[in-house]
Amino acid sequence: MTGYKVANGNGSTNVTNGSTNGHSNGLSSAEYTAQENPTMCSRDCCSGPGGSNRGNTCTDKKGGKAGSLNGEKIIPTPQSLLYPYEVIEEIADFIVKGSGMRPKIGIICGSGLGSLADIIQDPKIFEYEKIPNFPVSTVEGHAGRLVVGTLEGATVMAMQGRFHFYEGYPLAKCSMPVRVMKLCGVEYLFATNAAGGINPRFAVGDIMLMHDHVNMLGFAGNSPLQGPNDPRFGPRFPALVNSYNKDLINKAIEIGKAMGIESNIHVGVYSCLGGPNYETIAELKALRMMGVDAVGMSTVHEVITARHCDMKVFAFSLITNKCATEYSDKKDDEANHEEVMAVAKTRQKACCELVARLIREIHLASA
Ligand SMILES: O=P(O)(O)O[C@H]1O[C@H](CO)[C@@H](O)[C@H]1O
Ligand SMILES: Nc1nc2[nH]cnc2c(=O)[nH]1
Repeated sequence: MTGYKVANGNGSTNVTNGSTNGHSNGLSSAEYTAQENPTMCSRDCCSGPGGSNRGNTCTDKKGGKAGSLNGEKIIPTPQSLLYPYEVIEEIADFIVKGSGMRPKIGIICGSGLGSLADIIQDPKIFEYEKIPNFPVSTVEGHAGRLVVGTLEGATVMAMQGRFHFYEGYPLAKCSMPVRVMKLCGVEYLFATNAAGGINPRFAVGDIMLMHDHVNMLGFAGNSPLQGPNDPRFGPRFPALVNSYNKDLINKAIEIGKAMGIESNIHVGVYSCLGGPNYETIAELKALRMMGVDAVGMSTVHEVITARHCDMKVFAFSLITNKCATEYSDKKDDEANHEEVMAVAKTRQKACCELVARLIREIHLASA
């Protein structure tokens, strides 16, 4: 038995493994190609935010000319095909060669949590725009750089800036860097996020260790794994029970105790909505009824991609705001990104310490 408890509104209960396999792709090839994607090109000129060419014919050398090539008709390509294994491999090679390192642990910094990458020693920094075929960060609090170095003796790579669905990136592109991590040699994914607390027992500044998720975008038929499967990454139908590594959750709880912040640490269920709008009261009530403790706009597709390629996952939410689940006229009830960033700043130190101590344990255990 794992020993940890799950926080819920009615008091703590022992953890059970809920099945949350939201991955589904029952499309015929005709339906599949009808999921029109306007371009053939994975570059930001076409498919990313500010892509000047979105919806038009791409003449980029790499992407080719969408619509026709040497007179042959081309069926629009799903985004997942635009990052085939070989392209991911090229990006990984660029990072491994450029840093002279094969990192073992990958970190994704949540909104306002970029300082998790600032504690990396002997950092080699890669600006996203200088990495071939990499998207760019467009959100405040996401600097847009990859930092490779060592932390507590372990080799790590950290994304100081993640990609969100609401920025205009398809899910496969949002979580593409997780596959880059895998091909760089990463075995453990540490995903962090800022989230709204729905569980009434959560306070602003608390940390919720994720032990499960509800994939709302998956409910709507969207998945980072949609499209043809490349078995070099993982299986067609990955199981997602036990996605969040129990040993790491238990170690993090122990570390929280040692840091004297055990009353600020919870274990719970995260859900990702598409954003960029925050939720309505009715939506928050519905999420609570579904057993969701914290809500955000990220992480789930990264975890799905990481589990697909068999990485061990540790993830936590920093609760940056309390979500109202009752109607009121109070302005305080309205979430805003400035508040999210401000709260994250006040809790950076604790988050950094938690991550550093856990990485130290992983490193010592494998030494
Ligand atoms: O999930 P991260 O990137 O931490 O950011 C969260 O905070 C932003 C909203 O304030 C959204 O991007 C939401 O997903
Ligand atoms: N969706 C969502 N994302 C967040 N990120 C930080 N706070 C929130 C929130 O309340 N809702």
